[in-house]
Amino acid sequence: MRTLMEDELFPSTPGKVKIERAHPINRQFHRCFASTSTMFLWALFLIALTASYLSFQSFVSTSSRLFSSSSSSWGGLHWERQIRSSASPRRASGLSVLVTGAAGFVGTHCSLALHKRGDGVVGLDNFNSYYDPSLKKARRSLLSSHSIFVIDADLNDSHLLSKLFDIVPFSHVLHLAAQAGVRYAIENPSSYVHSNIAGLVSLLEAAKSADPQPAIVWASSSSVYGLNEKVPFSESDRTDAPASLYAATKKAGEEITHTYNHIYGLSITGLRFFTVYGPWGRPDMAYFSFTKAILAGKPITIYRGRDRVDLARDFTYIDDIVRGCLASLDTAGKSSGSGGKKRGPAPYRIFNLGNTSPVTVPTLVSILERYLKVKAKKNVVEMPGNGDVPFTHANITRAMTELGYKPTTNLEVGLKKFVKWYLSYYGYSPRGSKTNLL
Ligand SMILES: O=C(O)[C@H]1O[C@H](OP(=O)(O)OP(=O)(O)OC[C@H]2O[C@@H](n3ccc(=O)[nH]c3=O)[C@H](O)[C@@H]2O)[C@H](O)[C@@H](O)[C@@H]1O
Repeated sequence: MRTLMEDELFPSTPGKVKIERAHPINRQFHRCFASTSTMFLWALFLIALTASYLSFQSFVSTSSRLFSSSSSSWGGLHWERQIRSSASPRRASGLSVLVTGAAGFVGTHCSLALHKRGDGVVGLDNFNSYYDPSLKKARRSLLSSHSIFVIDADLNDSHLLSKLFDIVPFSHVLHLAAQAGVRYAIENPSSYVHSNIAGLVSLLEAAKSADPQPAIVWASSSSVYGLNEKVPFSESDRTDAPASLYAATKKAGEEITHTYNHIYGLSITGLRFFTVYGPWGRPDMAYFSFTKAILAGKPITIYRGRDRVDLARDFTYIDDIVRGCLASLDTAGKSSGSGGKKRGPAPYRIFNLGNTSPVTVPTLVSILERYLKVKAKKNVVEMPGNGDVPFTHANITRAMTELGYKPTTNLEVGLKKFVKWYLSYYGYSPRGSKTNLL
């Protein structure tokens, strides 16, 4: 259908227009008018283009502010000096590692362990408010008391990332920054795309262009096994039936890292963590939120599977996970490319890091009750269809063979350490009287 504008510009019947011979001055005027109107149209087009670019920019910066709790500030000579000093190993042939999600649970523990053995560590974290940012800030204080510098910035800040790789020739990246949590994906799906997909690609883009290219070790998840029923879960099992968007983004991460390995020669190690717990843990996880509720005398909700079968997890203690992460960094093998060009094949590895002995959720609760000396008020309900899986159980043969990984802490011992930390961190006196509630 022709528009009104078209009708005005192009008359449908040529004979309808009376063609007048124009006077030369008139002709010049018309030509001039025609070229002025063309210029005017071009100017309009450029203004529209600039306006849409600016609004896109402001959309990008608004959304990255939304996903980050604070606006990041970086740059300057002093800042660069802090980064170089934090990244410098203190032992011969020590690693220089960029740890993303450094103020997170696993990130903090790994950063401390790397620093302790003399490796250089620079942390990156966006301190978002998925859970209490004050816990993340406390973890950062712990890191800075060991002279580990943590940059407050989002993974999607590609300028920052390329600047970082310009300043420091990182040998490794331990990529732990992510939107975690299985059930929260129902509430805020885009946060998973922002961190676990867009953020991952942003990091891989910076790493593939770096010279030297670092080796990447990153956190995948046991949730990629989804509805897999073959137990224990082996790395070669199917992972194409995720039960949550979280799991789907982790699975996508495994495929995305594979393409960067294939095209650019990045050395990739993906670690499938199995429900990691321990001191300085994540308040959104069951063992942590149950502890808080039990101490406050509030009821807890225990999910139960079909046919009244208890849910079970292969709960894995943080110190075992840290050993697995460090062994992965040590055995990673080099990336083969540089400055965005592949020079040969590079390793691509996937490992389960679990405990190999699943424990049911009611058993977890009874261990907590014993250590907290408080009976839980239990509310048992059928597992809602919000992304949970009935059980997880890791086969760790591959990690044992190639990484020397061997978990040594069972849930009883691990929860005892967690409860001890929890009571002291949140200010409960040994006799049980609380001095500082969450
Ligand atoms: O292994 C993993 O890959 C995943 O482990 C955990 O996910 P999840 O195992 O669901 O851990 P929790 O949220 O602590 O739940 C543990 C168990 O407690 C149950 N639960 C949780 C919350 C609740 O209120 N009640 C309850 O019975 C869950 O159904 C689950 O069976 C982490 O939250 C994920 O980030 C991680 O990727």
